Amino acid sequence: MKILLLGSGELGKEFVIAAQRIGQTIIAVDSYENAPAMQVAHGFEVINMLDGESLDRIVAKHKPDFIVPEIEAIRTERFYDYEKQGITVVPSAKAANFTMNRKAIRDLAAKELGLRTAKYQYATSAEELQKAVQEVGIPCVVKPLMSSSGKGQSTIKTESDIEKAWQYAVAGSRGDVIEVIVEAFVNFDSEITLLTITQNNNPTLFCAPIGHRQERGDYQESWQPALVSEKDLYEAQDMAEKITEALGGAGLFGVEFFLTKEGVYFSELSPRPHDTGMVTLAGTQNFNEFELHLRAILSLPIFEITLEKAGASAVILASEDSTNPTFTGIEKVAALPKTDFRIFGKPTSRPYRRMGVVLSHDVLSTPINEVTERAKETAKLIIVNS
Ligand SMILES: Nc1ncnc2c1ncn2[C@@H]1O[C@H](COP(=O)(O)OP(=O)(O)OP(=O)(O)O)[C@@H](O)[C@H]1O
Ligand SMILES: NCC(=O)N[C@@H]1O[C@H](COP(=O)([O-])[O-])[C@@H](O)[C@H]1O
Ligand SMILES: [Mg+2]
Repeated sequence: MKILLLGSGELGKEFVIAAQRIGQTIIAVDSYENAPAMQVAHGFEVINMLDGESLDRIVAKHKPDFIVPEIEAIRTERFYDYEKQGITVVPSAKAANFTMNRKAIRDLAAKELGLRTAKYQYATSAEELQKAVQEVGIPCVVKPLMSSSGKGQSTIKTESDIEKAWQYAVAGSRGDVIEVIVEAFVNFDSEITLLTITQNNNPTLFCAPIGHRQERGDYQESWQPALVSEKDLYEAQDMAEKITEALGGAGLFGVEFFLTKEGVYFSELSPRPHDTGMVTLAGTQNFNEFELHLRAILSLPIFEITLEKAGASAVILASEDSTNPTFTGIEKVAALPKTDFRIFGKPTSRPYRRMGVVLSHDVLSTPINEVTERAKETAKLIIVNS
C-alpha cells in the first residue's frame, strides 16, 4: 500500500519505521526538508500543508491508498474530497477535520455527545474574552482554537491577565482563525491519555492508561500504566468509545482526560499516535502505539493488546536556537540498565523544542513513580548543544 504521511516529526518517524517493517511504501510530507520521518521514508515532499492547492498537487502526483495525518495544521477541509476520490483518510476526514479546530471537537463532545468537560466559552476579541472569563470564572485557561503542544496557551489567574492572554493566544495561533476557547481551570488530581484503537471489522480496543505531566502545555514525562480507579477507567473508556465512534474510521486515537474527585473530564483527543504514547516505545506493550495505528489502518487483526512492563518516557528538550544541534551524554544513558533513548534527528533546534526522549522500563510490579523518576533523572544526562 502507498501511504502519504502528512507531518514528519518524531511520531511520524516511528510510524514510518513500523510501516517499513511490513513492506509498506511511505511518502513523508512536512514544511521543511530533512524532517525526522523523511529520513526513513521512500520519498518526501516539502509543502505548506495549510495550502489546499499544494495538498491537491501532491495527492494527485502520488495517488496514495492512505493519507495519514501526523499533525493538526493541515487544510483538512480537503480531506472530504480525497475520501470521495476513494482514498482512505486516517482515521477519517471528519476525525482529522474536527480535531484541527478545538471548537468543532469540543462542541461535538460536550453538546452532541454530552461528555463531561470543563465549562467553556469562545471569544473573537479581547472584549469578548472579558465576558467569557466572567462566564467561566477565574482561574481559567485560554487557548487558540487552532494550536497544539500548548502554543498560545495561558492561565488567567487575575483579571489583569486577560489582555495578555488574548495577545499571547493570537501570537501562538496558527491557521487563519483568530478565536480562542476559554475553559474553567480543572483542578485535577492527575491526567491520562487513553490510547483507543478503532478497527474496521473488530471491536474497539484500549491500551492501559498513560499518565503524564505537562509544563507550558507540553508533556514532560509519561508513564504506563497510570494508577486509575476501576470506576474512572470505565468512565474514560465509555467516553473514548463514544467520541471515537462519532468521528469514524479505523486507527489509534489518544484521548485525553482529567481525573478529579468529582469524576473524569474529557479534555481533547488526537486521531493519531499521541506524544505521551511514546512511552510504548519502552516495550510496555506487545505492540507500540505506532504498530497499533498501522494495523488498524491496514485492517490487520489485533488479537490482543497486552501490558508487558512498567515504563516511562521523559523528554530531551533543546534550550537554544541552532542549525547544527549536537548531543552529549548519550554514552552515560547507554550505560544504564533498563534504559533506552531516541534522538529524533531534527535538523534545527529552538528553545523547548523536543529533540529526543529517554525511555525506562521495569517489571510490572515496580512502583510506577520509581520508573518515571528514573526516566526523568536520566533525561537530564543528555544535553543538546547548539
Ligand atoms: N481546562 C484546563 N484545566 C486545567 N489544565 C488544563 C486545562 N486545559 C489544558 N490544561 C493543561 O494544559 C495541557 C495542554 O492542554 P491541551 O491538551 O488542551 O493543549 P494542546 O496544545 O492541544 O496540547 P497537545 O497538542 O500537546 O495535546 C493539558 O494536558 C493540561 O495539563
Ligand atoms: N503534541 C503534538 C506532537 O507532539 N507532535 C509531534 O511533534 C512534531 C512537531 O515537532 P516540532 O514542533 O519540533 O517540529 C509533529 O510532527 C509530531 O511528530
Ligand atoms: Mg493535549
